[in-house]
Amino acid sequence: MKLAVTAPERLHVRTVPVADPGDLIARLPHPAGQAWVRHGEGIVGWGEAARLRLPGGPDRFTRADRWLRDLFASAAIDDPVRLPGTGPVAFGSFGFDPKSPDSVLIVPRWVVGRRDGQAWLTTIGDDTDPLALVHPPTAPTRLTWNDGALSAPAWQQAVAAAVDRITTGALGKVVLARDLYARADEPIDARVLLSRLSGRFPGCYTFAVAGLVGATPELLIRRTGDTVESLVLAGTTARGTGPADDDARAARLAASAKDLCEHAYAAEMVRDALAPLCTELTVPERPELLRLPNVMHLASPVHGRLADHRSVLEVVAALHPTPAVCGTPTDTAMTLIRELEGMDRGRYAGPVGWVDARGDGEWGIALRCAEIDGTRARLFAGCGIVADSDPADELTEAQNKFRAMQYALEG
Ligand SMILES: C=C(O[C@@H]1C=C(C(=O)O)C=C[C@H]1O)C(=O)O
Repeated sequence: MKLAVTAPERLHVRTVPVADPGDLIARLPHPAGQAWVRHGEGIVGWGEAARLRLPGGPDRFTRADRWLRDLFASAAIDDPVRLPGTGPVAFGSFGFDPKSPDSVLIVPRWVVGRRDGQAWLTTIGDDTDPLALVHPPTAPTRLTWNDGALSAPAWQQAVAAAVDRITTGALGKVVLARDLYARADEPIDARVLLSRLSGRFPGCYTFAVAGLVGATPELLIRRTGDTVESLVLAGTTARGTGPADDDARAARLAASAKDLCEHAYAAEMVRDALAPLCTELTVPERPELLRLPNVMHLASPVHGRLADHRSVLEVVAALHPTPAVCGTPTDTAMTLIRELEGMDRGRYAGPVGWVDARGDGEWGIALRCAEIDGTRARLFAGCGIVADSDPADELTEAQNKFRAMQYALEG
């Protein structure tokens, strides 16, 4: 299948240092921007110098990587700042399932970024002052909610069916998700959602790419030169009602055989996928605990050193889909997801992030997110299912995960 491309012959790119731009999300002049922000640092972009829409396929990451390399190799780049994220960057978001046709890369015309206190502005092909706010955001009002593909009881039945399948020995773990729809009376402005998410979940990666908006805690891969990092998450419980309850829950999660098993599938796969690419690799023996406002997770921070020059997208290609969002074995889990979820996940649970002309970049797994389309938002949440999963508990966990985007929409 053909790639759908919008790009000029040659990009003229200029990065300049700028005074501190303040809140990056507040720099977006209109709702159709791209963003990747954590703890106030990151990049936001708007306008489109180039766009690539990929038809799907298992090679979608390497095709995107090749297209981008050619585009950036032919660009005239003036970048005295030379940090990860300076010069031309592409924001991207890939379909979870290779059969899904939704993958997209966007090279914005304007990018404002901040890293370690240094701020910059990148402009492609135009010098008009982009830093004036032209269209102030308004919050969504009068939201109405509807089930997506499966009602809560139907989704619990799907979880029970997955447990049965696991018990027969067909697979060890599968991640099942469901979707929910919200409708507002006016078009939803992603900037409001981004501000709320980055305010409430500062340690998560707050993102917007071509209408997919969320705040994910899960770092699939960050590549900075020859260094790679990942944060594997799997195994979840709700936050407690007070400090004592919270600590008791944390202790139960850290000791839960079911959650440790769910986690081990994901951490081991990431280790196995990165090991052949790295000269050094550290994966902790036991996961840590990551506390977010709505849930806590078992978390394994992974560090490695790449053996050869590989762009971050090539490393993404080696990792996706991890058992944190698919299952083990991968193919059996993917087939079961298609059979039981009754929906196309689109870009939910796919890689989302950015890459620059050096091949540096950060890619998260698109979780705690919604696809925004005019007045409609389609929210997603999923849970890892293993042999001793309980459908009612998994439904509660999915509802806790939905809360991030419900808060983003409702305030
Ligand atoms: C699938 C989601 O989250 C994933 C599943 C987790 C789990 O099952 O414990 C934890 C973190 C994520 O890797 C989601 O948020 O939709």
